[in-house]
Amino acid sequence: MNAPRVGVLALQGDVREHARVLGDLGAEVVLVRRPEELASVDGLILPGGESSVIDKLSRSFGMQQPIRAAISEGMPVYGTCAGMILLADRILGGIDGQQTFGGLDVTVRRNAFGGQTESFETFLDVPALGPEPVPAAFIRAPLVVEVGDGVEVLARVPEGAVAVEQRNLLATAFHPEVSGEHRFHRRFLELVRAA
Ligand SMILES: NC(=O)CC[C@H](N)C(=O)O
Repeated sequence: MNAPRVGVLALQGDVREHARVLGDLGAEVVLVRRPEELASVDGLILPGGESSVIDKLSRSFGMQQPIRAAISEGMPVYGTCAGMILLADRILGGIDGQQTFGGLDVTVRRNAFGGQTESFETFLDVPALGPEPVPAAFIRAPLVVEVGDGVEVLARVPEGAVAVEQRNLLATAFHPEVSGEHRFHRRFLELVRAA
């Protein structure tokens, strides 16, 4: 089968880290900044970074509506950290009238673990990915505080959920792309191949 063609939204954030993991897994990577580029891919990654900035830039680049449309048409999308916030239907602690693309029936609290100094790395059990624990870097990370009926929780910490999936959407509060952890990206590529 041909390599899946996967976009990384490249307006701000840890775009290169995602591109590297996707390349390692044999995907063809497209850096997406414009609607034409989005139209050429089979799946999209929303990177970590600053969700309020990615939100503003996506609106000024005319990308908000095309991404919303792609999500509702079933394009597989994987969001890490800021990307998880951008996929959430509801956010707590957004700034400046912050908007999201939405699609994922969850409520997410921004910066739920405190500031930059409270970033940490841990290991998580993610049964859906197998028995090996997953290294997880939390960097000013969000937390899923409420999930709708159709949402599957893949990993949790005592405070709430940190990895979730709903149909074509996958989201993690942490950054597998900075930990050398490829299993979430592999799972995402399976969604892309199945779509
Ligand atoms: N590492 C990250 O992506 C941090 C997310 C950031 N705190 C935000 O609200 O967008």
